[in-house]
Amino acid sequence: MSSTRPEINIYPKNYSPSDLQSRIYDVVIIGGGPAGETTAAGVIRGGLSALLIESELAGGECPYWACVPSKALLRASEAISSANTVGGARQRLEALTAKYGEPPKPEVNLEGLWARRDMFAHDWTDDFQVKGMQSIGVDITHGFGRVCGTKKVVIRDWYSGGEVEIQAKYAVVVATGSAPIIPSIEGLGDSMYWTTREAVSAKEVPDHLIILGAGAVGTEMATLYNQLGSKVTLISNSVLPKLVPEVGKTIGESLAKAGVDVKLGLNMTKVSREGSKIRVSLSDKSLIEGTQLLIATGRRARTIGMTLDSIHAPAEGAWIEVDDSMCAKAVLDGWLYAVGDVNGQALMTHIAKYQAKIASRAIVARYKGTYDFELRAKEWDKLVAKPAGHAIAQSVFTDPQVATCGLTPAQAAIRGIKTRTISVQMSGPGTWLHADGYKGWAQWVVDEHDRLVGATFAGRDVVDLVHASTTAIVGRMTLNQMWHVTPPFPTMSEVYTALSEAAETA
Ligand SMILES: Cc1cc2nc3c(=O)[nH]c(=O)nc-3n(C[C@H](O)[C@H](O)[C@H](O)COP(=O)(O)OP(=O)(O)OC[C@H]3O[C@@H](n4cnc5c(N)ncnc54)[C@H](O)[C@@H]3O)c2cc1C
Ligand SMILES: NC(=O)c1ccc[n+]([C@@H]2O[C@H](COP(=O)([O-])OP(=O)(O)OC[C@H]3O[C@@H](n4cnc5c(N)ncnc54)[C@H](O)[C@@H]3O)[C@@H](O)[C@H]2O)c1
Repeated sequence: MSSTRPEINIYPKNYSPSDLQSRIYDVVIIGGGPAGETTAAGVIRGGLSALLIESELAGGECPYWACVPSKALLRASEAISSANTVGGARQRLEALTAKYGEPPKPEVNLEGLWARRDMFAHDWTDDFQVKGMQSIGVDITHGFGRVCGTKKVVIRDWYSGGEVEIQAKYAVVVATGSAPIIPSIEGLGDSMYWTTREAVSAKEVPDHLIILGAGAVGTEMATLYNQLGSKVTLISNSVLPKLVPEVGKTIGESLAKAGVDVKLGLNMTKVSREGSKIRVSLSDKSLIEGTQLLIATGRRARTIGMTLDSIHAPAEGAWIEVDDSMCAKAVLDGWLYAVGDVNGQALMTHIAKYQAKIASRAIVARYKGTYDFELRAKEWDKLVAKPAGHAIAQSVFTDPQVATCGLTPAQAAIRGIKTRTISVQMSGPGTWLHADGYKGWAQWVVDEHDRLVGATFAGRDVVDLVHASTTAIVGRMTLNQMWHVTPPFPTMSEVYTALSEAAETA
């Protein structure tokens, strides 16, 4: 894979399937990312044995190729930008500029930045993850897992090609995550384009990075590489289309203001590479020449080659539909579960882990014969995904940051929920003390019973603000109840008071 880091080996040779001491486990989990590891830990805690099969690096996408390296990279520029917004700190930076001249571009030190990121990515080795799993009693093996019949899994060793068949007594859990969707564009396949993996593991800053897709990946990577000094062209149908439209507009405008060339409503029709140059043709007949192209157009289920058709599960690459205990709907007798990205509900690490905790408890309860779904669903039980679909939080690390939870008005309308919105500009001592000239925006979505169903915050350092709204949405709190929730002074959380007061007149 990585064209930028050939030294990274994503297929560790140790813990081969043929070394496994047993061929029968209570639960077999395919995929050792956040979802798989958390499921394994959960079933072990419930007294069952577990085998975790990982085809690449144990830990999954998050620690090596996604959340962790991307946020490690974004943080340094953010820290410098924060210092520039605080009187006292800013003058110190200005004094350094007066003494030494203009800071170099980019302002961050690249060697220091790469080193910090590499440290967080554990230099793309997975010993600590493997040892962590083994220390709690999970058996773990490196190899490609596929389902070959009811409660049966085959593991292929990447190196020897040998296969080992494993029998699960109670459940098989598919936790294989997602992979990038690569659109069908003439010439793309021969262009040595980047996916997110190359973008977050790079040790080079392209002169001109062209990005296709402005979802969470495209906007975060445009923010990062713009800050690192690349010329960035961002091409997309829309900006952050899954969030409220105000956010897409804000982030599109702020990226453009920061110097990103944002081109919306266009298709890419052709790509060609010549040496270090990459040329893309757009649907308006324009031609852009850059030095690297990042494809960030969404993801699909990572199930190719897993022979799920043998058990009548969805086609390869399609999301595996699950019930509220994460059990695959299409498979009879409730032995196949799908947790994390692979079920397509919400592609985020915290949701993958939440679903895994539910799945593992449900597996253990079904084994013990104590699972009564109807009864459980009525209670605040840890075996049913209560907030699935309606209280999912996400933080996007653009500049400004975005934090959201729950439903947008459009998503609520699809569910037949009538809503109104309450919006405020973020201001007041908490924000002004945080950053000079602070600008931020917040919105609540409430239903016709005045219950909070959605929330969005956009501004510097808002990513942690959303959690109080998530709590309120899960707890089905009303505006009257929220009015009594008093944030401490002087903090950014005072935006909650502003929203409560605005709700009285909205
Ligand atoms: C650039 C980027 C940034 C992101 N940033 C964030 C963020 O800030 N916050 C956030 O919450 N989410 C973020 N995400 C999403 C997050 O990475 C995923 O939601 C999360 O990793 C999903 O966990 P998972 O366990 O379901 O899948 P994965 O992490 O993808 O793990 C699945 C594992 O299964 C293995 N596997 C696949 N097929 C097989 C097989 N047949 N046999 C054996 N093993 C197999 C894979 O090698 C992988 O290790 C980001 C994603 C990207 C791409
Ligand atoms: N901070 C975070 O939580 C974070 C960060 C990065 C990624 N993620 C997760 O990773 C997942 C994948 O992110 P993503 O940004 O790749 O996908 P996405 O589905 O969120 O966004 C894809 C973008 O590409 C555009 N697009 C799709 N096909 C196109 C085409 N042919 N031409 C032009 N534009 C096109 C869409 O309009 C959209 O803007 C997300 O669901 C997200 O949950 C989360």
